[in-house]
Amino acid sequence: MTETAKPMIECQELHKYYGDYHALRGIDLTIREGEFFSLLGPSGCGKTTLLRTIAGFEDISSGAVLIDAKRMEDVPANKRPTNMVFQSYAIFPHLTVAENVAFGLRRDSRSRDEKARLVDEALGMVGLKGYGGRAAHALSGGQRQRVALARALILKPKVLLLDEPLSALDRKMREQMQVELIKLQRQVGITFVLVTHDQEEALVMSDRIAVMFEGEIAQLDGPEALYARPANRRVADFIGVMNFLPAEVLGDTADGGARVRVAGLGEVELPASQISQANADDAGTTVGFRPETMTLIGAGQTHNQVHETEATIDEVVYYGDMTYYDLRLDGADGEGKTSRPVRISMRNVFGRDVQDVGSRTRVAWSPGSLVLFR
Ligand SMILES: Nc1ncnc2c1ncn2[C@@H]1O[C@H](COP(=O)(O)OP(=O)(O)OP(=O)(O)O)[C@@H](O)[C@H]1O
Repeated sequence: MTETAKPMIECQELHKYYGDYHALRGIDLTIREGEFFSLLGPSGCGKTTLLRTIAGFEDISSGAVLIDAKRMEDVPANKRPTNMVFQSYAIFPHLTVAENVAFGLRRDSRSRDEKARLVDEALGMVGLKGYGGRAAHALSGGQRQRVALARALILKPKVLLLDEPLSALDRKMREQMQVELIKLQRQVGITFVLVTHDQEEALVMSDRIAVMFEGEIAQLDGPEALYARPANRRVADFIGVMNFLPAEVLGDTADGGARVRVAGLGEVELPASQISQANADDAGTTVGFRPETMTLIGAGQTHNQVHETEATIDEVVYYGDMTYYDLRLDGADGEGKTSRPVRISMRNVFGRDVQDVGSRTRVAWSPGSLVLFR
């Protein structure tokens, strides 16, 4: 997938009402050919509705959906170059694996031999070569989902729409299927559009992600940009963990940045690239940072970050490979306000002691990890 790939799906000023309820509020979106694209957001934000309007299962109230440069309003779902995979795989338990996959060819006029060849090819794509004769009811959850994928891919649609396809699987199987889906998508080169409420899943799998709240796209970006430079506090809170400290803007700098006083950290200069383009929200001006961008410094240890501040450890949560520390930064409280503790994560590399609740510690940090929400 390249930046210059042609548009595969275009949504233009798309609105959808269910009665009085405004479920999609002016969606403008271009998904490129060969892209692994995710629609991410909390329950009820409209991501499934958007997927279903692309599939043609749902009429739109106004605006347009184009697929491969053709307007879709008069094209019914079964004539669109799309196919859908659902959370409930809709596998027929009394049929064999091959019969289930061949269901994807039911309206096709190819010969029996040709159909059998396509079924074999599709099973090979999803790693189920040789499983064709098995009874579908005897498959594991992950295998059933592969059968559903093979069935959806057998006629090589231009777009595969996936509605929470992995949410019924246990954690291990889900992680394994995530990797397999990425590989499969690269191999077939088809545009994938995934609906998920799981931010980790979206970050792992996608070329780009649209984060949705209440029928609108709050941010559309690649995983790294979304994580490092969330457009507003709500996106920052939804994607991973972001700490927030109250801040005050002291002035602007010549290059479009800002001089800021941050509770617990003191005065810093932040370049324009670290200032969120956020709309104002109720929380006032804050500075955010991710837990892994600051470092706890033990007695006698040195570090190569720019600044150091002192803190008290409020809580320690041990995860084996990682430890999370909830800290109160010295000077973060003021004017009768007690700030929330900040969370810092540390890899438990060999030789590093886990520090105790209630102990004092030094925290090293660099301005490069701070994002200003003004
Ligand atoms: N057929 C319908 N009739 C009326 N309201 C609907 C209908 N389908 C969805 N809605 C409403 O539209 C909003 C968006 O629903 P949608 O299913 O798109 O959300 P979602 O982001 O996919 O959430 P979830 O992850 O829970 O499925 C919700 O408030 C939902 O209640």
